[in-house]
Amino acid sequence: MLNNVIEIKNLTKQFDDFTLNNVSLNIPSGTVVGLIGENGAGKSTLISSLLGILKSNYTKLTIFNKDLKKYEKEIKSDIAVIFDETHFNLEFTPKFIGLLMSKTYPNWDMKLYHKYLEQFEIPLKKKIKKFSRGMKMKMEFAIAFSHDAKLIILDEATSGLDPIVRDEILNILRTFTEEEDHTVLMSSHITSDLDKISDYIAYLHHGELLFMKSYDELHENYGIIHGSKELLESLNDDDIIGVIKEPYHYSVLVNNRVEIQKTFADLEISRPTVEEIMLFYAKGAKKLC
Ligand SMILES: Nc1ncnc2c1ncn2[C@@H]1O[C@H](COP(=O)(O)OP(=O)(O)OP(=O)(O)O)[C@@H](O)[C@H]1O
Repeated sequence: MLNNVIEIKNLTKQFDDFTLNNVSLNIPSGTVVGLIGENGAGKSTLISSLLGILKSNYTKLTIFNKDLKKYEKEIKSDIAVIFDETHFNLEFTPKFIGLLMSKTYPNWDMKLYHKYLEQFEIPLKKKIKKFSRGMKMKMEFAIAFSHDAKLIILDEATSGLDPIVRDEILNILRTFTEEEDHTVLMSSHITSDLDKISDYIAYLHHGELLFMKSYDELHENYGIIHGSKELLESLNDDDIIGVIKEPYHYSVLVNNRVEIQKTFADLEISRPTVEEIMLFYAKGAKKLC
């Protein structure tokens, strides 16, 4: 049995025109959890709420099995968080930031930090105001990987990075979670990255948690069928997640791929990507029309 690193029960955060509504979510230790959802779905609100940056209401919020309010300092020294931009003073250099971090984190590893800066081709002594967006984010990753964090939380952190650096970072994250007590929670609109590394997908839609499922379960059970109206009408309504009308046919996302394949042996049913699952949930009608 996996332990949960984060446990959230009935978390609600209300803004004037948006509510993150009653979210309950467990993040299992040793896994990568991809948090998906359209713009404004509430991903950043959830991440900031679970970190206590935003005040929210809940019946339970623990990280490392400890109450966040009581043990905030202790908990946070074991977490690395990267948002979609750097929060460091732009006059600072990576070298100076390394010194600051060595005073902040008891487990700071300066050698490792320098190794990552070198790997990501980040100059030590240049002010970060002269960095490109990607360089600033790479420096954030070098920091996150250098203080022996147990939990890495990324909020759209890879969005400014080129595919090669993203690939390097995904590999580092994958290696990181090979240790059973290392966990990653990452929100990203680059769903192909999530296809590569996620063990679980949590899907927020209009402030509600639509589901959290293992990637294998999604891959195994969900399927996309392209076909005529007649073919698709023969499917059981309960198996249909969403239907999209294409110019010359219908596409349907189903949640019962294996059983349907048994009934229609010749039918081609493809396995969906995270992006396709999002599209069908968000845009697909529930019925054929
Ligand atoms: N400080 C705030 N005050 C008022 N409303 C806010 C605040 N922060 C976020 N919101 C609202 O909460 C909703 C969810 O925003 P949030 O940033 O959590 O979404 P998201 O899923 O992270 O979106 P994106 O993918 O665009 O980053 C939006 O309608 C936003 O306007």
